[in-house]
Formats: sequence, structure tokens, C-alpha cells
Amino acid sequence: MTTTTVSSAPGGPAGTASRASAAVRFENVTKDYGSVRAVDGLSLTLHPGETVALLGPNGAGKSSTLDLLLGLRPADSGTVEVFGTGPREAIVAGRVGAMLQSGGLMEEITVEEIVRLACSLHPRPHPVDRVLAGAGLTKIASRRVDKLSGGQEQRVRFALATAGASDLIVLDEPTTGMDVTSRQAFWATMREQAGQGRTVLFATHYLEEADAVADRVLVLHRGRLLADGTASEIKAKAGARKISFELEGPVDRAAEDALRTLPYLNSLAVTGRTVRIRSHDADATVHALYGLGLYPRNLEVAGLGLEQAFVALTEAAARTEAAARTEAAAHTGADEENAR
Ligand SMILES: Nc1ncnc2c1ncn2[C@@H]1O[C@H](COP(=O)(O)OP(=O)(O)OP(=O)(O)O)[C@@H](O)[C@H]1O
Repeated sequence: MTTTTVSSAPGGPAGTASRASAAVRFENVTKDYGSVRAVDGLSLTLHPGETVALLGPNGAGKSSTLDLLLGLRPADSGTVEVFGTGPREAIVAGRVGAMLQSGGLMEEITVEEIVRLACSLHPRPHPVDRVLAGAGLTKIASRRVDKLSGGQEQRVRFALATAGASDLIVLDEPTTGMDVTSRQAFWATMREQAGQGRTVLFATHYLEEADAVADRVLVLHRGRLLADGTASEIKAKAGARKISFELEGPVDRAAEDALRTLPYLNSLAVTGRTVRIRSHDADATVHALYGLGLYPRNLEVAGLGLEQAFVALTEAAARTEAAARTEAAAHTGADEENAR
């Protein structure tokens, strides 16, 4: 049987004070859609003032996680708290602003009117002009919402998310469809919001945005947290430095065996005389390489981008899962064999 814990309000039982100081707290949260487990025992804490990127391949559970956080769907089990209360209480108190991926905007209403409406509904509204300017909408304030381009619609959604002084801003793939200039303006506004102490959580497929904007990166895979750290820490976890060089002669078995003894080795690929290595600590690996007496030439060391790190991590997780499935299937086969 699964249970959903009802979150406690601030000032409640012992232990609540530290819980309330977290902006977001997930504890062992699970969400199923029929036979699909979208969120699988997820635990995490976001602290006030953090800007956090939520990454993951398609279907990793990013939108489901945000839906749970916003109280749009109930968790099947576990606890979801926003500023120490349930998501709905936090939203009613005006503490959360959200920009979701889809969701139709009202029709036959102008940009200014819809923003004005959002401001009027917020318990702690910002001035309408400021919200319009922050989302780059001043020049198209009198245009009808149903006549906007996809990127302009995104900016309206952003304006709705920032209509008041919310403490947490949740954004699901916010810059999809925006041109480069709009994106830059968007992130400038977002940085301003974060600078005022707001917590910002955004799901994105643009890894360069996560790298440039986020203090912290969460990588989801099959509803589970695969990595949690700064962009640099995520890169390091994936074996973040690439080392390449050539050897004078062909790389024979002895040379390859010697290379495999290098410290902090994440992967080793040999093509003819060219050797490519991924290392968790390039300085230590290169230092040891010179100790092997192999005389590397044209040595290059390059950083792994967040994108490559993300691909490396998710592919490694998929490989581990596939190996576990194969092993489980082999066990099942052996059990059946033994039973005969
Ligand atoms: N309403 C739903 N009914 C059934 N299955 C769903 C529903 N919503 C999501 N799923 C499934 O749950 C899993 C997680 O989906 P989710 O949309 O949370 O992932 P995501 O990381 O946001 O993906 P994307 O990057 O493609 O937006 C997927 O397997 C998806 O097919």
C-alpha cells in the first residue's frame, strides 16, 4: 500500500523549523501513471536563493516532478513540501510563481490585460508596467494574446510567473521557442529575480543555459536523481577531462596495459597511434603518463562540456540498467532450468 504524507505547517511539531527553512523538500516521492513510474523515490532539498536546473532526457520525469511540486498532481507516496507547507498552501499564499510548458492562454484579451489580471490575483503583486518590461512585453502590450508568436507567448507565460513577489519561481523549459535576444533578456531578468533572494527551479534541454545560469544542477533519469551538484561537479562526475596524444610507435598490448594502470581513468580508446582518455583528474593522469616512459606527443587536455557530461552520465546509467536486466533475466532462466 502507498501513503501520501500530509505535510506539516511551520511552527508545528519538532523538526519543522529546519524543514520550513527549505524552499522545496521531496522525501522519497513516487508518482506512477498506470504501469509507468514517472518519479521513483525522489528525495531532494532546494535552499532559498538557489537557482537550480533540472536536466534529464525525454521522459526522465522533469515535468512530473514540477507538477508534484506545484500540487497539480498528488504523489502516490512520499512527502512534498514547499516552504514547509503543502504545495497548494504555498501557492495560495503567493509564494510560488510558475511557468509551465503548455497550457493555453486566454483568448480575445490583450497582453496587458492578462498581465494585469495575473497581478490582481497575486497576494503580493508587482506593478503591471514592471512585469511587462521585465518580460520584454512593453512594445506588444496592446496586442491580442491569440495573435502572438510562440516565443512571444512564452514571454507572456513568464510575465504571469513573475506577476508578484513569489519566493519560488518554477519554470518548465522556459526558453523553448524564444530567439537568442529574447533568451538573453529572459535570463537577465531571471538573474535579477535570483539576486533578490528568490529560489528559481527550471527544467531545460538547453544544457548551456544550465551551465551558465544555475548554481546547482539536478540530473534526473527514469524518475531518479542521477547527479546533484554544481555544473563543474557534474562534469567531474562524468569523467570531465579529455586527454589525447599520439605515441611514437603503434600502441601494442604492453603499452595498452600500461595505459590502463593510469590513475583516475574513466575510459581509454586507442586508434592506431592515437590515444584518447577520459579522466576524473587530468593533472594526476598526465603526471603518471609521463612516468610510463611512453613519450606521448601532441598532448591535448580539454574539458568536457556539461552536454557531454550529461550524455555520458545518462548513457552509463542506461548501460548499468540494461546489464542489471540481462543479469536478472539470466537468473530467471537459471531458476527455471533448476526447477525442471
Ligand atoms: N499524464 C500522463 N499519463 C501517462 N504517462 C505519463 C503522463 N505524463 C507523463 N507520463 C510518462 O511519465 C514519464 C515521465 O514523463 P515527464 O513528462 O515527467 O518527463 P520529462 O522529463 O518532463 O520529459 P520531456 O523532456 O520529454 O518533457 C514518461 O514515461 C511519460 O511518458
